[in-house]
Amino acid sequence: MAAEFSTLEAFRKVLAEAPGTDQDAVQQAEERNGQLTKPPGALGRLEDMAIWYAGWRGTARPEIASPQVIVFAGNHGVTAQGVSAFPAEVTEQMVLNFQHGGAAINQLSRAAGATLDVHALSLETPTADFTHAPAMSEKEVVAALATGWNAVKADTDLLVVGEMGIGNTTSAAAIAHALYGGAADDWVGRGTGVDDAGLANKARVVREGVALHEGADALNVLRCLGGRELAAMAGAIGRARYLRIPVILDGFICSAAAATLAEAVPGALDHAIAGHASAEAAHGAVLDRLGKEPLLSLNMRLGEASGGAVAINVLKAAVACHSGMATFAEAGVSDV
Ligand SMILES: Cc1cc2ncn([C@H]3O[C@H](COP(=O)(O)O)[C@@H](O)[C@H]3O)c2cc1C
Ligand SMILES: O=C(O)c1cccnc1
Repeated sequence: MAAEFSTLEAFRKVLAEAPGTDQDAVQQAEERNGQLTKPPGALGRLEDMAIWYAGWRGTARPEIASPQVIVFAGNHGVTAQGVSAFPAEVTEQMVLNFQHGGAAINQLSRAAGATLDVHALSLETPTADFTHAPAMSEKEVVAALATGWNAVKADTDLLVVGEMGIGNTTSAAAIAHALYGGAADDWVGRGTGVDDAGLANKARVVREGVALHEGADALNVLRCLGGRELAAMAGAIGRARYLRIPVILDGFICSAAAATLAEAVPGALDHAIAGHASAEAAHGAVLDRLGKEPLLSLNMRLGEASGGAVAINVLKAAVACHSGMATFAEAGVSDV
């Protein structure tokens, strides 16, 4: 189905009307979990994850056969403010690297048994510098949302989205600051590795951008302070919700993009879990606001969907136990 929205408000409505989890499947999965050959609760969070996954897939005994990783790339006008340790052309160079199989996400997707798709969004036309103007027009942000929406394959049974976009930790920090308040310094981090002066400059840029676009609602925060790859991630996460495909969130940038959905429509991220805690300073605070506890904490700070892709392996392990283990009755093991 091609994207069925041509305005931000129409996108919000589609999101608000998307289906929820299947309560019957949740209940049946809970019953099955209680019968498996292990002491109650002995698989810890793996048990909760498997039940959550079963609910979204609508079956008490699911499997994960077709995970999809999608990386979206975009360029940011705000790089003119010197917010990244790397030059903007690295975005396009890394897209080529993804296409040639040479990036971390190529290896991590393969290791997790996931397909990898890469979508470059108008790299030749960076978004506007958000300290001067909205990063995107409504038409541009809707087009990026639609790219994400249309990138999710209908037969995908687990989605991880990620990004490539030099300057986008500044965008993500600005989004978090606009959504959650506090001070600009609370939300900026070193990204690709800016020094102390660079960090102070990032905070200034975030402060100015957030002040300029004050009063925007959540999806307009995405439009004014985000980037095409952030909007595409949001669109893909929305489509996954629509198709009841569970999502594993990646790091700071992915989580900031996702946060705009949760602020626009409460519960919009119920089909998503946090794959990992990024080393980017403010990621934990965003996850706290989203009410999500990261699965892994590996000191990763790459983006590209990398942390989410590593977490696929954990969710696969959870679902394999849940669906593959014998019950006490089947195995003839004494119950209590
Ligand atoms: C070679 C290279 C590969 C990357 N892969 C992801 N990122 C990550 O770094 C960027 C964000 O950091 P900042 O806001 O400081 O520019 C994004 O592209 C993100 O995906 C990369 C960055 C570089 C340099
Ligand atoms: O957490 C992330 O997604 C991240 C952190 C630093 C740089 N790029 C991405």
